[in-house]
Amino acid sequence: MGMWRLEKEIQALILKVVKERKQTKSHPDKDLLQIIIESAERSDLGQDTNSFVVDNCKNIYFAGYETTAVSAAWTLMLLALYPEWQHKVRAEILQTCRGRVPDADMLRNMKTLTMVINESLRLYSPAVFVPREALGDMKFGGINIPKGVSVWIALVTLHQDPDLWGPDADKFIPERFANGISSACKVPYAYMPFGAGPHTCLGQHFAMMELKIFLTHMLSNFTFILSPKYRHSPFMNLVVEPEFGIDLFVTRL
Ligand code: HEM
Repeated sequence: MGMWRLEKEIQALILKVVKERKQTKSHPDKDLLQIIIESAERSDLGQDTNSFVVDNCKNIYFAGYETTAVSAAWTLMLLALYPEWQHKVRAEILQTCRGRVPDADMLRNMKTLTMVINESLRLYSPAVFVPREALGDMKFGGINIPKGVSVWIALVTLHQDPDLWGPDADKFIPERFANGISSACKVPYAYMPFGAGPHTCLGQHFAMMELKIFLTHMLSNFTFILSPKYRHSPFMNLVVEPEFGIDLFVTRL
């Protein structure tokens, strides 16, 4: 299906849901769509309400789907490459869940799993840059930045700088996050897979939960190793994705 047609279909689908939602009575626990519709109706957009709603829905969809999917894929690749970590995380999951479906507390308490995801997001941040625009003339360190200039923070450079992370900056070492994010690096703000400041990722905590749930299910049901067919090629396609996919040999436990 062509991109244009797909876009039109997504647009039509969103408008259909919006129309249905407008007809249902507003509920005190508003969902995101309800909030977007209401704020669009209240504000003076200089743009028609429907386009505003559709743009925002597409934004959330594109920001939230591929980012989490590639993070899950890179983490599986790393766990396949480092079986000792696969084993440690599985042991923690089995010990914590004991055959139960994980709840929010269990997911929060899985420290090894969190360390592994943090390290995976450090090495393979789905976002390549965090862009900002100078709203006024400013000085940043010794650099003068005139108003209107775009500053792009390159996450790979920041996340793998040996001056900040040590000589093993390019290695998969989840222990560096053993005492949380602030102790992992000389400058805590140097770790920003979800960006930083007022525009930090809206779905950050949701994404961490999604990743934990997915990995908990994978690891408690399967073991996996890398297939010899796997070709390592991080590729920038809006997000950093494995260019040729990730081939794994998966065995049921
Ligand atoms: C592992 C998964 C994810 C990663 C690595 C990620 C990364 C990022 C980054 C780097 C930014 C830019 C932040 C900045 O400029 O400071 C961002 C913004 C955003 N993300 Fe995510 N994201 C993820 C998942 C999600 C999910 C699941 C959602 C929604 C359900 C989401 C919604 C958004 C939105 C709406 C913004 C724009 C926030 C704003 O401009 O105020 N993201 N994300």
